[in-house]
Formats: sequence, structure tokens, C-alpha cells
Amino acid sequence: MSTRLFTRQEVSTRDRKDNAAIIIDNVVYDVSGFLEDHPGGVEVLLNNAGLDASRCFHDVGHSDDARAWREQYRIGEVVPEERREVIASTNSLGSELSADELTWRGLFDVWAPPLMMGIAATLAYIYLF
Ligand code: HEM
Repeated sequence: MSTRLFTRQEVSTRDRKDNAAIIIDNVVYDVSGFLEDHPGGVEVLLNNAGLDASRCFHDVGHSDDARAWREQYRIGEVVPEERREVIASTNSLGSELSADELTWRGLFDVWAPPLMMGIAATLAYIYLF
């Protein structure tokens, strides 16, 4: 079965309770039948109906269950020329962070305390002597 493609303009018209579509990571979901069942409430979904809710979805740090759950509402994808970069979650225990980001974070975590102590010691030395 081929994937149905939507322009963002097409999705934007589906912003009503009985016809609500949202875009998450360039995938289009019809959430009309899911509104009342959403553990996060009807309002957040309805407020984002017709829109790209990728940031909201990731900011909440939805569980793996939620990610699996959304698949049953998938109705298609955004046309290739209107796709956006997929944003990684920042609060799902780092599971979506790229290896690069993790390396930099790791380095920072290791070097930050001694660096701060070094700066504090230098300042103390300047003031005291
Ligand atoms: C088809 C798409 C979606 C599915 C299947 C889904 C599913 C879920 C599930 C299962 C939860 C319970 C917590 C968890 O397991 O992570 C949840 C919570 C929540 N969701 Fe969604 N969600 C969807 C889209 C969205 C979007 C687009 C937003 C924001 C605009 C949103 C906002 C929230 C909020 C605010 C909570 C409550 C978090 C809390 O109480 O800590 N959800 N959602």
C-alpha cells in the first residue's frame, strides 16, 4: 500500500473535533477518534489540530507506549518538499540524543567541576594575595 502524502495546507483544514489531524515528525495522524482517550487531555490535541505538534509531543517526553500507540492513527506523511527536521526529545532520559550530543555532554559533565574549582581558586588567589 502506498503512503498517502499531505501538504501542510491540507492538514491545516483538519482542525475540528470530528476531523482532527496533527503532524508529528513529518507523519500525519488522524486523532479524531483518540481525542477523548488521550491521557494528556482533549484540549492539547485539539489546540494542535491542523498543526505540526512535533515539539509539543517531544517536550512532553511521551513514553515508548505512546509512540507505539500513535501508529494506529497514522494516515500518511507530509510531502517531501515540506518536511522539517525531526527534533529530538530533551527530557526522555537522553534516549533520543545523538551520539555526538552525548559525547559533548559527557565531556562537559566531567570537566565542568574541576574547571569551576580552578576558576574559583584563581579568583581567591588574586583577591587574597
Ligand atoms: C497520536 C499522538 C499522541 C499519542 C498516541 C499520545 C499519547 C499519550 C499517552 C499514552 C500519554 C500518557 C503518558 C505517556 O505514556 O507518555 C500522554 C500524555 C500527554 N500527552 Fe500525549 N499523545 C499524543 C499526542 C500529543 C500531543 C501532540 C501533545 C501536545 C500537543 C500531547 C500532550 C500530552 C500531555 C501534556 C500529556 C500529559 C503528560 C503528563 O501528565 O505528564 N500529546 N499522551
